[in-house]
Amino acid sequence: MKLQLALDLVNIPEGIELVKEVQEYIDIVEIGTPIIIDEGLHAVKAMKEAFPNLEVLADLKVMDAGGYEVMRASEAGADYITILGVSEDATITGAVEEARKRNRKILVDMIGVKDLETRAREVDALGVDYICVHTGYDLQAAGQNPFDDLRTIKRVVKSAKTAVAGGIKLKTLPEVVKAQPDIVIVGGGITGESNKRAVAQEMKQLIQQG
Ligand SMILES: O=C(CO)[C@H](O)[C@H](O)COP(=O)(O)O
Repeated sequence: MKLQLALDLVNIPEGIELVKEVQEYIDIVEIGTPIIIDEGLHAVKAMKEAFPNLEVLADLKVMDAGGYEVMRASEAGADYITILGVSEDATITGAVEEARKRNRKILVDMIGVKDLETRAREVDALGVDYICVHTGYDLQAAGQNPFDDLRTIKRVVKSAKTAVAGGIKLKTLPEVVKAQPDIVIVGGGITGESNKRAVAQEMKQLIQQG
Protein backbone atom coordinates (compact mmCIF):
# COMPACT_ATOMS: atom_id res chain seq x y z
CA MET A 1 0.00 0.00 0.00
CA LYS A 2 1.44 3.37 -1.04
CA LEU A 3 0.91 6.77 0.58
CA GLN A 4 0.28 9.61 -1.85
CA LEU A 5 0.56 13.20 -0.65
CA ALA A 6 -1.85 15.48 -2.53
CA LEU A 7 -0.61 19.05 -2.94
CA ASP A 8 -3.49 21.31 -3.90
CA LEU A 9 -3.39 24.78 -2.38
CA VAL A 10 0.31 25.65 -2.60
CA ASN A 11 2.61 27.07 -5.28
CA ILE A 12 5.72 25.25 -6.53
CA PRO A 13 8.26 26.51 -3.94
CA GLU A 14 5.78 25.93 -1.09
CA GLY A 15 5.07 22.44 -2.43
CA ILE A 16 8.78 21.59 -2.57
CA GLU A 17 9.30 22.80 1.02
CA LEU A 18 6.35 20.72 2.16
CA VAL A 19 7.61 17.57 0.47
CA LYS A 20 11.06 18.08 2.05
CA GLU A 21 9.39 17.74 5.48
CA VAL A 22 7.66 14.43 4.75
CA GLN A 23 9.59 12.82 1.90
CA GLU A 24 10.75 9.81 3.94
CA TYR A 25 7.17 8.78 4.64
CA ILE A 26 5.45 9.20 1.26
CA ASP A 27 5.68 7.25 -1.98
CA ILE A 28 3.91 9.50 -4.49
CA VAL A 29 3.58 13.29 -4.72
CA GLU A 30 0.39 14.46 -6.37
CA ILE A 31 0.48 17.75 -8.22
CA GLY A 32 -3.17 18.63 -7.63
CA THR A 33 -5.55 20.07 -10.17
CA PRO A 34 -5.48 23.59 -8.65
CA ILE A 35 -1.66 23.73 -8.96
CA ILE A 36 -1.77 22.56 -12.56
CA ILE A 37 -4.39 25.24 -13.31
CA ASP A 38 -2.18 27.89 -11.72
CA GLU A 39 1.27 26.75 -12.81
CA GLY A 40 0.79 24.24 -15.65
CA LEU A 41 2.73 21.02 -16.15
CA HIS A 42 5.84 22.97 -15.21
CA ALA A 43 4.89 22.07 -11.61
CA VAL A 44 5.18 18.35 -12.40
CA LYS A 45 8.60 18.88 -13.96
CA ALA A 46 9.83 20.96 -11.02
CA MET A 47 8.69 18.35 -8.46
CA LYS A 48 10.27 15.46 -10.38
CA GLU A 49 13.55 17.36 -10.65
CA ALA A 50 13.50 18.21 -6.93
CA PHE A 51 12.65 14.63 -5.83
CA PRO A 52 13.83 12.14 -8.48
CA ASN A 53 13.32 9.24 -6.05
CA LEU A 54 9.63 9.94 -5.51
CA GLU A 55 6.90 9.10 -7.98
CA VAL A 56 4.84 12.04 -9.25
CA LEU A 57 1.16 12.01 -10.16
CA ALA A 58 -0.33 14.72 -12.37
CA ASP A 59 -3.95 15.18 -11.31
CA LEU A 60 -5.12 16.42 -14.69
CA LYS A 61 -8.59 14.84 -14.36
CA VAL A 62 -8.55 14.35 -18.15
CA MET A 63 -11.99 14.27 -19.81
CA ASP A 64 -11.07 14.27 -23.52
CA ALA A 65 -8.06 13.75 -25.80
CA GLY A 66 -6.68 11.12 -23.43
CA GLY A 67 -3.68 10.13 -25.56
CA TYR A 68 -2.52 13.71 -26.12
CA GLU A 69 -2.89 14.75 -22.48
CA VAL A 70 -1.02 11.67 -21.28
CA MET A 71 1.76 12.37 -23.77
CA ARG A 72 2.17 15.95 -22.46
CA ALA A 73 2.10 14.94 -18.79
CA SER A 74 4.58 12.10 -19.46
CA GLU A 75 6.95 14.53 -21.16
CA ALA A 76 6.80 16.67 -18.02
CA GLY A 77 7.85 13.64 -15.94
CA ALA A 78 4.56 12.37 -14.50
CA ASP A 79 4.61 8.70 -13.48
CA TYR A 80 0.82 8.61 -13.03
CA ILE A 81 -1.86 10.64 -14.83
CA THR A 82 -5.53 10.86 -13.79
CA ILE A 83 -8.42 10.39 -16.23
CA LEU A 84 -12.06 10.82 -15.21
CA GLY A 85 -14.21 7.70 -15.04
CA VAL A 86 -17.17 9.65 -16.46
CA SER A 87 -15.29 10.31 -19.70
CA GLU A 88 -15.85 8.31 -22.88
CA ASP A 89 -14.33 4.82 -23.18
CA ALA A 90 -12.36 6.09 -26.20
CA THR A 91 -10.71 8.76 -24.01
CA ILE A 92 -9.70 6.19 -21.41
CA THR A 93 -8.45 3.74 -24.06
CA GLY A 94 -6.39 6.48 -25.73
CA ALA A 95 -4.86 7.35 -22.37
CA VAL A 96 -4.05 3.71 -21.59
CA GLU A 97 -2.40 3.14 -25.00
CA GLU A 98 -0.22 6.23 -24.64
CA ALA A 99 0.70 5.35 -21.06
CA ARG A 100 1.77 1.83 -22.13
CA LYS A 101 4.12 3.28 -24.79
CA ARG A 102 5.71 5.55 -22.23
CA ASN A 103 5.73 3.20 -19.24
CA ARG A 104 3.38 5.47 -17.25
CA LYS A 105 0.31 4.57 -15.21
CA ILE A 106 -3.30 5.63 -15.61
CA LEU A 107 -5.38 6.25 -12.51
CA VAL A 108 -9.07 6.63 -13.24
CA ASP A 109 -10.82 8.98 -10.82
CA MET A 110 -14.43 7.88 -10.30
CA ILE A 111 -15.56 11.26 -8.95
CA GLY A 112 -19.09 12.04 -10.14
CA VAL A 113 -19.80 8.49 -11.36
CA LYS A 114 -23.41 7.65 -10.45
CA ASP A 115 -23.43 3.85 -10.94
CA LEU A 116 -20.07 2.99 -9.39
CA GLU A 117 -20.33 -0.80 -9.66
CA THR A 118 -21.20 -0.81 -13.36
CA ARG A 119 -18.69 1.84 -14.38
CA ALA A 120 -15.91 0.31 -12.26
CA ARG A 121 -16.39 -3.02 -14.07
CA GLU A 122 -16.36 -1.26 -17.47
CA VAL A 123 -13.28 0.82 -16.69
CA ASP A 124 -11.50 -2.24 -15.29
CA ALA A 125 -12.07 -4.03 -18.61
CA LEU A 126 -10.38 -1.12 -20.45
CA GLY A 127 -7.04 -2.10 -18.90
CA VAL A 128 -6.43 0.88 -16.63
CA ASP A 129 -3.81 0.60 -13.90
CA TYR A 130 -5.76 2.07 -10.97
CA ILE A 131 -9.39 2.80 -10.18
CA CYS A 132 -9.77 5.49 -7.52
CA VAL A 133 -12.88 6.33 -5.52
CA HIS A 134 -12.89 9.97 -4.59
CA THR A 135 -15.17 12.16 -2.50
CA GLY A 136 -14.36 15.65 -3.77
CA TYR A 137 -14.31 18.80 -1.67
CA ASP A 138 -17.90 19.73 -2.48
CA LEU A 139 -19.32 16.44 -1.19
CA GLN A 140 -16.88 16.36 1.75
CA ALA A 141 -18.45 19.68 2.75
CA ALA A 142 -21.81 17.89 2.76
CA GLY A 143 -20.42 15.27 5.18
CA GLN A 144 -19.67 12.47 2.71
CA ASN A 145 -16.63 10.16 2.63
CA PRO A 146 -15.31 7.51 0.19
CA PHE A 147 -15.20 4.50 2.55
CA ASP A 148 -18.29 2.62 1.29
CA ASP A 149 -17.23 3.29 -2.30
CA LEU A 150 -13.80 1.81 -1.56
CA ARG A 151 -15.39 -1.41 -0.29
CA THR A 152 -17.55 -1.49 -3.46
CA ILE A 153 -14.62 -1.29 -5.87
CA LYS A 154 -12.60 -3.78 -3.82
CA ARG A 155 -15.50 -6.19 -4.41
CA VAL A 156 -16.07 -5.66 -8.14
CA VAL A 157 -12.69 -4.69 -9.64
CA LYS A 158 -10.75 -7.74 -10.88
CA SER A 159 -7.64 -6.49 -12.72
CA ALA A 160 -6.87 -2.89 -11.80
CA LYS A 161 -5.36 -1.78 -8.52
CA THR A 162 -7.43 0.45 -6.26
CA ALA A 163 -6.99 3.89 -4.72
CA VAL A 164 -9.00 6.14 -2.41
CA ALA A 165 -9.14 9.90 -1.82
CA GLY A 166 -11.28 12.44 -0.10
CA GLY A 167 -10.79 13.93 3.33
CA ILE A 168 -8.75 11.05 4.81
CA LYS A 169 -7.28 11.99 8.19
CA LEU A 170 -5.07 10.16 10.73
CA LYS A 171 -8.21 9.31 12.73
CA THR A 172 -10.01 7.73 9.74
CA LEU A 173 -6.96 6.04 8.19
CA PRO A 174 -7.39 2.73 10.08
CA GLU A 175 -10.81 2.20 8.44
CA VAL A 176 -9.26 2.86 5.03
CA VAL A 177 -6.30 0.56 5.67
CA LYS A 178 -8.69 -2.23 6.68
CA ALA A 179 -10.14 -2.18 3.14
CA GLN A 180 -6.62 -2.62 1.68
CA PRO A 181 -6.47 -0.13 -1.22
CA ASP A 182 -3.20 -0.04 -3.18
CA ILE A 183 -2.86 3.75 -2.84
CA VAL A 184 -4.14 5.97 -0.01
CA ILE A 185 -4.30 9.62 -1.11
CA VAL A 186 -4.09 12.26 1.62
CA GLY A 187 -4.13 16.03 1.10
CA GLY A 188 -5.42 18.21 3.92
CA GLY A 189 -4.94 15.36 6.41
CA ILE A 190 -1.20 16.11 6.17
CA THR A 191 -0.90 19.60 4.63
CA GLY A 192 -3.41 21.09 7.08
CA GLU A 193 -1.58 19.81 10.18
CA SER A 194 0.96 21.89 12.09
CA ASN A 195 3.34 18.92 12.52
CA LYS A 196 3.14 17.48 9.01
CA ARG A 197 6.18 15.27 9.45
CA ALA A 198 4.82 13.56 12.58
CA VAL A 199 1.42 12.95 10.98
CA ALA A 200 2.96 11.58 7.78
CA GLN A 201 5.21 9.30 9.85
CA GLU A 202 2.26 7.95 11.83
CA MET A 203 0.26 7.43 8.65
CA LYS A 204 3.13 5.51 7.07
CA GLN A 205 3.37 3.30 10.17
CA LEU A 206 -0.36 2.51 10.08
CA ILE A 207 -0.08 1.67 6.38
CA GLN A 208 2.94 -0.57 6.90
CA GLN A 209 1.22 -2.41 9.76
CA GLY A 210 -1.82 -2.63 7.42
O1 LIG B 1 -8.16 15.68 -5.95
C1 LIG B 1 -8.44 16.35 -4.97
C2 LIG B 1 -9.56 17.30 -4.97
O2 LIG B 1 -10.27 17.23 -6.17
C3 LIG B 1 -7.60 16.19 -3.72
O3 LIG B 1 -6.27 16.17 -4.06
C4 LIG B 1 -7.97 14.90 -3.00
O4 LIG B 1 -9.34 14.97 -2.61
C5 LIG B 1 -7.13 14.69 -1.73
O5 LIG B 1 -7.20 15.80 -0.90
P1 LIG B 1 -7.97 15.76 0.53
O6 LIG B 1 -7.34 14.64 1.33
O7 LIG B 1 -7.69 17.12 1.14
O8 LIG B 1 -9.42 15.51 0.24
